[in-house]
Amino acid sequence: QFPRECISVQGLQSRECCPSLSGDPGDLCGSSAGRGQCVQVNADGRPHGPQYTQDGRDDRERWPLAFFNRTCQCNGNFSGYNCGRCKHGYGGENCDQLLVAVRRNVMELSVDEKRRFVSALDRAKRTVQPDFVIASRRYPEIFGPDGNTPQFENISIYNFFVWSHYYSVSKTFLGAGQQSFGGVDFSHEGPGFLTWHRYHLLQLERDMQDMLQDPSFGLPYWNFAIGGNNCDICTDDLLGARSTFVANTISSNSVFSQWRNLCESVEDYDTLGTICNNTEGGPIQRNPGGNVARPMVQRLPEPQDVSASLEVGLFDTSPFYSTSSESFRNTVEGYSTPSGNYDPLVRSLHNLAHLFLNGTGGQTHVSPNDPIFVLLHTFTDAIFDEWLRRHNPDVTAYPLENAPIGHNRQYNMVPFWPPVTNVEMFVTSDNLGYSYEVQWPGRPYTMTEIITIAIVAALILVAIIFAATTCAVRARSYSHGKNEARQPLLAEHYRRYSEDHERIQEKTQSVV
Ligand SMILES: O=C1C=c2cc(C(=O)O)[nH]c2=CC1=O
Repeated sequence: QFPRECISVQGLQSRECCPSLSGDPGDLCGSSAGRGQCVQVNADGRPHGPQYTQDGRDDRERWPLAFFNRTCQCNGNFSGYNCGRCKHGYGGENCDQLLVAVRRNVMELSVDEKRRFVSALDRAKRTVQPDFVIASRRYPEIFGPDGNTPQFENISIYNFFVWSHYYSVSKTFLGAGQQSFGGVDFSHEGPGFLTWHRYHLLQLERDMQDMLQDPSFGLPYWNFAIGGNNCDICTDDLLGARSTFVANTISSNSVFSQWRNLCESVEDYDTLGTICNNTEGGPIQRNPGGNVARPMVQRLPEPQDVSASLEVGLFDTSPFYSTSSESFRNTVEGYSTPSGNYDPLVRSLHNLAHLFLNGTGGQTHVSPNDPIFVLLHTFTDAIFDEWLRRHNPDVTAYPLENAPIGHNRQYNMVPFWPPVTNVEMFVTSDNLGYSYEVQWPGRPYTMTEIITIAIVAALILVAIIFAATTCAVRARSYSHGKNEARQPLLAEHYRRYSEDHERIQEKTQSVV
């Protein structure tokens, strides 16, 4: 969440996080090369929705002001915490080369591509995130027990991805002995759901590109809208088959059986006011389609659910929450029917895919520990991208105020650094340096359309039969009347011609 360079006692006290790019203390944000400058953080103060009632008690409000109020602002295509890198979609020394990472269906990767993807994920689980560290205490305790030991930890690239999600969904601690406040979620149940997860994936993809030294590396997706109760990617060449020995775990033939979860001690965090740190716990739990207590989540979404969701015309609707109706965001998030009707009993699309996993991947505070999370969210993001392309919305489609805390258009997304707003992710993927290779299912016909098509087809058939009958009748009457009805006409014609001819002959003779 914060650059390693910024979390010294002095750095924290200064509230400025503008590292030098060259090492020269005066070269903040690569200013000597014209890459950027150190500026005041902009944290939008427009009102949030009524769900959050604890203003002033959470480090994540008006992110990142509880920690820092100055940051690098980069020029042109430069980007990063010290303006040392390029914006998503650009590369090269001067960040002037266009780059596109293609995200493909994981089931369509070759054997070798699948092996390389699994190995890259496993490497990310074991490789220390080179630039960022995580806070292991809330701000009031950030200087440590002696006031001189900042409470930050190193973390691996993949665990950084897990921790960021946990931090965005955790409850607000209100004090020892008091129940933590749960009416808060900086990344779900609001318009920011799609923009937040988009940036979350971009950050992982970028970290993995750097780790692999392959700027073209693209995260694949899982088309979870296949119906039925079979997890097609739960095989040992991909995300791991079921263990035949230990219930609800992953086969030992898969490297993911070795992975250990982060952020499991949620009761501790909520009662003691601690924060998830870099300590890992138990293995990934997964039992796809096996939730006997909730038959509704034993099946995956259907292909037509995706098509139906893409028809919902409004990005989000008041109250911009998990109760919104006719909202594309709430539909793809999965709190509405696929055609957009809010129903508290329904779980569809993204939510249904999570709950189908029935284990680690189905519990919000730990779900990214199961690497299926990555592929589930790239597909959700692909649906978002297709919706943006089809509906081409103006930024005003995204609410400016009164969305749940963290979700307003101009709010910085928690806990990303450097600060990035929701609206920056409200653009099609080509603006962010990636694209999807997806074949979208056709839209199913509505009953009205089926009836209209049937009526039109019937009318065409009647017209054809009528035309054919008329032709047949005419043809018959023509051949029947050939020797009778038409005879006098011909005879008459012949007679007139003969009379004319005789008259001409008489005239000719008299002239002679
Ligand atoms: O990790 C998640 C787990 C979820 C469970 C639901 C639900 O609808 O009950 N939603 C979820 C979102 C997640 O991100």
